[in-house]
Amino acid sequence: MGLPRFGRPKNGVELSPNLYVANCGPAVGISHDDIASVFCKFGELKGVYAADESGTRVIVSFSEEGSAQSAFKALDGTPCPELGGRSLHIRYSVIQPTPKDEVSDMVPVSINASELSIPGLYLVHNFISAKEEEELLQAVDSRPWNSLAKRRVQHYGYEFRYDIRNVNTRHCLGELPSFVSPILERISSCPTFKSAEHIVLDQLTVNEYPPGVGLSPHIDTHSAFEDLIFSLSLSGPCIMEFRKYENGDWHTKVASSAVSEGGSPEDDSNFLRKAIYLPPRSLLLLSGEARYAWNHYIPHHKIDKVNGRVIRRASRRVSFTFRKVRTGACECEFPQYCDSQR
Ligand SMILES: O=C(O)CCC(=O)C(=O)O
Ligand SMILES: [Fe+2]
Repeated sequence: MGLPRFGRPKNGVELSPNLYVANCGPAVGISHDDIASVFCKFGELKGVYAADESGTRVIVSFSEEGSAQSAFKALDGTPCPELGGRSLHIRYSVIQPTPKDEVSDMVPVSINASELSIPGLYLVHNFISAKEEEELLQAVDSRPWNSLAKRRVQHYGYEFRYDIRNVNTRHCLGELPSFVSPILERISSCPTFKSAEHIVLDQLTVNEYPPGVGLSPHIDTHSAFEDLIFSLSLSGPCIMEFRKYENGDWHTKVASSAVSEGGSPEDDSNFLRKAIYLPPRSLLLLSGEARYAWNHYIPHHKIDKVNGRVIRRASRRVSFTFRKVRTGACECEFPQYCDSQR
């Protein structure tokens, strides 16, 4: 079960045992325990929860309305010495029913790909050095970025068209730039990626994500790219979630979840969810089942929770996604997810 959702009280009813408290939280170095120790002076607490993904707004839930009222009167708008002198902005809050499509944040996040047991998923930590990371960032920052609605991209080899989720194979932009040659050589000689020994990766998409921006759930179009998809993370961390819809009709579900960022295993017993932490300088490989049958998704969060630790997204995450453009139809073993075989 995910956390309860809170909202403003309706019909002008102001009182509630729950307070929405802004200007404190893990993103500004104040833990939920710190906040609880301040509010518990006013009565029995049921808990302190993140109000949203900002890391700076919480819900303080009391057992009794009167306790919330006392805390509200004492703390609203005044600097709080126990919380770094911050002024808290407080209002009443009520629990709302959980919508069907709400994302639950309870999916555990693994550090290693082997813990996920998704066939074909690999993650190599520290695939490049900090110096190489810096050089790659400088190289892309000296080239023009294309601005999408929420993030910036660069395409090399072939342009990826987001409107048709495919590439125009007749329009080659040229070879991949020389600044990625050492990475490509290391990929083909890396023992973890045995299947990549002879592959010639010819398409590169560079994505730059500001904090709080992610990527909707998707499977890279089968007919656009061959089996192996590599993603190198630079500059900042994120988590990547994987979703597998067991029975057919994947397209409808992907489309609806892309809009709502929703769906949860509680709502759909055939919907599996797993997540992995992608630190900077790590290289992810999606191949086989991981590439063809699982949606990958970067939640639109400013902070991620990894094994109980709160990890803040950096000022940006830049990823280099290397793929090989497919020229014929896809003949994978996952026809229910395959645009070539539907
Ligand atoms: O940013 C990433 O690591 C993944 C990018 C991705 O999935 C894509 O461009 O299709
Ligand atoms: Fe992708």
